[in-house]
Amino acid sequence: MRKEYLIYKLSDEVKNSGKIPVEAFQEYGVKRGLRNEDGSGVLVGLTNIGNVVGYDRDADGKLRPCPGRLYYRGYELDDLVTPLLKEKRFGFEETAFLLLSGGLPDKEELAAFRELLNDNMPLDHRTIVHIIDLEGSDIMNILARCVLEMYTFDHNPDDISRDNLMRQSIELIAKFPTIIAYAYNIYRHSVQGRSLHIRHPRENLGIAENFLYMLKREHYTELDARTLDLLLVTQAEHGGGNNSTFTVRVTSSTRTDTYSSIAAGIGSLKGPLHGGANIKVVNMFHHLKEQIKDWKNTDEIDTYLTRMLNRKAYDKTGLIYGIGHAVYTMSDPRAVELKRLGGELAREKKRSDEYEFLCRLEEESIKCVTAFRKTDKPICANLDFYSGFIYEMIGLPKEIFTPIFAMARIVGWTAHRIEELNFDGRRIIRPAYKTILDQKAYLPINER
Ligand SMILES: CC(=O)SCCNC(=O)CCNC(=O)[C@H](O)C(C)(C)COP(=O)(O)OP(=O)(O)OC[C@H]1O[C@@H](n2cnc3c(N)ncnc32)[C@H](O)[C@@H]1OP(=O)(O)O
Ligand SMILES: O=C([O-])CC(=O)C(=O)O
Repeated sequence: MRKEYLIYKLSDEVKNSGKIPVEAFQEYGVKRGLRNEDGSGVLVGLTNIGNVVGYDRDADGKLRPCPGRLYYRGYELDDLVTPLLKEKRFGFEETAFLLLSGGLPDKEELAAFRELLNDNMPLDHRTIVHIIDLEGSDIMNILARCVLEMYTFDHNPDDISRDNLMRQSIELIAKFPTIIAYAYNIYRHSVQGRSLHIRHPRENLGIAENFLYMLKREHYTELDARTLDLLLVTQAEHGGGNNSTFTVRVTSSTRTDTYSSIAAGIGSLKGPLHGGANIKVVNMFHHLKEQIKDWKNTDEIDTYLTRMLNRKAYDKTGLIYGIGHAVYTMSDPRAVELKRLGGELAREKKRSDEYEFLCRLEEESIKCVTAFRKTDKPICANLDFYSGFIYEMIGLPKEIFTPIFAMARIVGWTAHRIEELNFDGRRIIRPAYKTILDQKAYLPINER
């Protein structure tokens, strides 16, 4: 039997063996996608780290949509971001301190923490050599491979004591930007044939600015650096239930090592329904800029978006990327923040026409998806709707959009891993699957 045919045959058989009727979920009371009937998530854990609020409940327990709110360690995101904007201060390091420890740092602690992160930004010489050797054009994949390799260079990789987890967390937070910048510079050289620059992190720069420096030398403005810093702050944490953090918590509950668990989280975040949506949105935006002749004509926009929902246009998945969220209903507070930041940056970069088109697409997409789904449940833009456009304005290439998300979310992942391994009554996460197949009698090979 030819190998290609065998693969086809095995795959074809899955058409039957893999069938699970959607009605069976209701029949057996199974929460599809770990969701309740009303779309809310099944409660599977407790946390002191992040809180994502997209709805409340009325006296009868019925889900009531509300404007989205996000809390880091009890502080509302907006309360953390507003002072950073007012005081023109970088905030990612402070956010990492807060998420890891549970409290805001004082000046002295913050200065020491910044220094600690900066000390940890350079990569081990062997890691640099290995990144140069790693082939491939997907930076998320390269990031995951580098993280797995950090296991080999760690003198104490499997120790899950709290002190060791904290040390590993700080090293990961500090090294992610360096790995991503090096990996992109090497990709640019080997895949795009451009000259190779390896710029090591500088001692006097924070994470956002150092990242821009490693990628672009001095070719960035102060507003670029502060905007990137705010993007990192906004994407650092999103509760225990988002797919990548849950993946980290699930794997951590087996007491596996930090690097295995974080590599799994990277794999999850890469998916186009999760962090990978930021690239999808930008590709979709470029496509719509070309396909829609009059960017102000809402009829033309709606016609095209409806064709996309009917799987007749763009990538034919029926999705409008950057729209919808598992928790948020009326708004995603991060998208609100990024929309405002995007507007300011678009004015500086003279891209207000495109920005206004993107805002119009947000409005029309919400209208079209709502009409298409025939439901009155509100739907909103998520943070990925605006993040890619902002990265583009900063002059960052799309290959690193999702890696930048990982560069921020490593903070939430490590905080959740420490929590998962340190609460009283921790237990391996192990839900159940019901088999809906009848038992079969075994057939000897010559009777089949
Ligand atoms: C950082 C992040 O991870 S944010 C999310 C990034 N992902 C995206 O932007 C991808 C586009 N969005 C989506 O695919 C979804 O909205 C998700 C994955 C984010 C959330 O999914 P769910 O929680 O299942 O959405 P929800 O319950 O509100 O919607 C259910 C229905 O609306 C549809 N729907 C939701 N969002 C969209 C969308 N953007 N375009 C088209 N249809 C949509 C779903 O396909 C589903 O239809 P079905 O019942 O016929 O299968
Ligand atoms: O919460 C989710 O499901 C996805 C999300 O927005 C995030 O992880 O930032």
